[in-house]
Amino acid sequence: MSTTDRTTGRTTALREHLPLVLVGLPGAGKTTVARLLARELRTVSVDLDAEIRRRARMSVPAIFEAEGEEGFRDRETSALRSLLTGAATTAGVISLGGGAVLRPANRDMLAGHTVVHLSVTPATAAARVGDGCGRPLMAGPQAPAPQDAGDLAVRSRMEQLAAERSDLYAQVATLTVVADDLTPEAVAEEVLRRLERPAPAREPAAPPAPAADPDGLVTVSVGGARPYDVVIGRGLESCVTEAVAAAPGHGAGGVAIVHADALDERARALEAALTAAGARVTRVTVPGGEAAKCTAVLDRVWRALGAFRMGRDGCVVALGGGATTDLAGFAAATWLRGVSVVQVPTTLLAMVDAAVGGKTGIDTAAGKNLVGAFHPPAAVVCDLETLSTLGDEDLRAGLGEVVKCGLIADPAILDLMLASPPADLLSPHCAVLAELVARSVAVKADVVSEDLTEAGSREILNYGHTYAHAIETVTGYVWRHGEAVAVGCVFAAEVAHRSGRIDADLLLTHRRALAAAGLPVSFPEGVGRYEELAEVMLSDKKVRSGRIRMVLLNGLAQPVWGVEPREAVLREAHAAVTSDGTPKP
Ligand SMILES: NC(=O)c1ccc[n+]([C@@H]2O[C@H](COP(=O)([O-])OP(=O)(O)OC[C@H]3O[C@@H](n4cnc5c(N)ncnc54)[C@H](O)[C@@H]3O)[C@@H](O)[C@H]2O)c1
Ligand SMILES: O=C(O)C(=O)C[C@@H](O)[C@H](O)[C@H](O)COP(=O)(O)O
Repeated sequence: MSTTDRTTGRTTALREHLPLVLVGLPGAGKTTVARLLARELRTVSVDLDAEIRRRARMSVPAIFEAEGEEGFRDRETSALRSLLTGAATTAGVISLGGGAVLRPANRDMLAGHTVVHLSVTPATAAARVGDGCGRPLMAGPQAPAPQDAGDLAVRSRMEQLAAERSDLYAQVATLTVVADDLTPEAVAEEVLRRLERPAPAREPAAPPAPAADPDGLVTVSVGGARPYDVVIGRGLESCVTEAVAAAPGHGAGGVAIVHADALDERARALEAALTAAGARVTRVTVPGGEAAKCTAVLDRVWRALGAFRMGRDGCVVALGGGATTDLAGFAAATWLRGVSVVQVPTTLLAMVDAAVGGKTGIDTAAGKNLVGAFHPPAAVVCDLETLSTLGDEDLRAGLGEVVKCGLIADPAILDLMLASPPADLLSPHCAVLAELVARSVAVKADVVSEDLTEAGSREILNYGHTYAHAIETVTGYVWRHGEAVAVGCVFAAEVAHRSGRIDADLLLTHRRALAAAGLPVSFPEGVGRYEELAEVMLSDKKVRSGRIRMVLLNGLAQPVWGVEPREAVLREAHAAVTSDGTPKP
């Protein structure tokens, strides 16, 4: 971690979070990260176990032997109290022992402090603590002799600790950092970076809507290693031609318009415009909807690109809904190991989500979106005019991802939705829809600019998707993606509410905002049993070490990721979203 590029101002601002408390499983890296953070924040680091040892003048195993776990916990509570509230109060970085969150009194003491949960899977934690030597609670009833048996015992003990404590860590944490694949330096950097963001308030101020230029065109820039613009407006045919000309390769190796069959007329017009601009152009027609996202259709696209002899300096133009942009984007990512793609989304959902951010892919027998690549587009052109031919059901489904953006990052979206007459939300010519598109794109751009490959914070865009993808799979893709996301968001809210993270008001806000858009908030009972959905959720890409991990909210626009809810909570949440029997419209 570089300290030289940190300004004094940054450090001063971050020191407002002191005392800063780190929690997590044994082996999560709390002590090391606390030292790194303390150095950066020009303060001291205190290891609570070391503090207990110092006061008792005994080792932790010796305290356990002499006083039992209860005796150790009493000492822990008293040491924590004096560090946080007593005479020994320190404005340092305090790393807690893995079990310090077990006592309600300790959890109460943490309320109001900045508490960072360093989240690791039991497998990571077990690998890091080795044989657990010096950690009394890691010892099993008998020490098994062979090394493999010892490893297994530590792993299973760690799984038990995680099952007992994950919800408690989540309850006290104001920030969660997934630390499995990161060095301690990278974890510390991530903590500082996230603390630097404005402190999450109960009702965060809404970010301003991206502004339109005099022609009514809104441009949202996406950062990262391969930056690009998303333009939003009306009558943007010429923007597509310009985007192809500006893309890497400039379309010199040929331009292939991959389009959904419903968009034949538009594709032909685009073909004419690109040809008039001097490009060599072909069109590849694919089925509309999820049916396009399969190996057979992908193979057909590859064959067409081969017959067309598209070179590395070629460009794919994806024209259609999210299914088309996912498929065509993946064809572009894989053809000659990667050619440019210009995304031209024609559904609301594809404009606000699928076409932005570079996630491309197809479905396979193994599950939805399990094969794909991160392949950022050269540009995204959202022509709101194209929405005029889209059916109400598809428009409404797109609002599912819009509400998601409101819940995770921009509450002004929810205000707009709740204040607008339902007809306006489905009217492509209404200003409110244009603002919703611009705001949602801005949310997505913000997230993917920081984390293209979903190494961490990008997971928040998957809010509601753990359950949504399961619904889509068990119903054979009869549900539209956005409809499934709507129910998935309510499911996530039920989980968060039952884990003590969000209050009943925010749970209700989920249902109200989705219902305002006419979206389903429940899943018909009997269509998917919990066991069936859980089986699919275990194939979700966020799963680590075989455990379901979810994105949850700690409050409005306060998403946390990498949370492993208890199975009982998942079951209860499933029951809650199937109980009112409201069928899919
Ligand atoms: N890559 C990502 O980040 C991402 C994000 C969200 C969703 N997705 C994916 O997007 C897909 C859903 O996308 P969708 O909701 O856009 O549905 P879709 O692509 O299935 O399109 C819905 C239907 O509308 C038709 N259509 C498209 N544009 C039209 C228009 N202007 N007029 C008339 N008909 C039109 C399509 O041909 C299709 O029949 C899912 O596969 C989902 O997994 C991907
Ligand atoms: O862009 C992302 O990242 C998302 O998770 C956006 C989701 O809304 C979208 O449905 C995406 O396709 C889901 O991706 P997956 O990785 O869960 O397949």
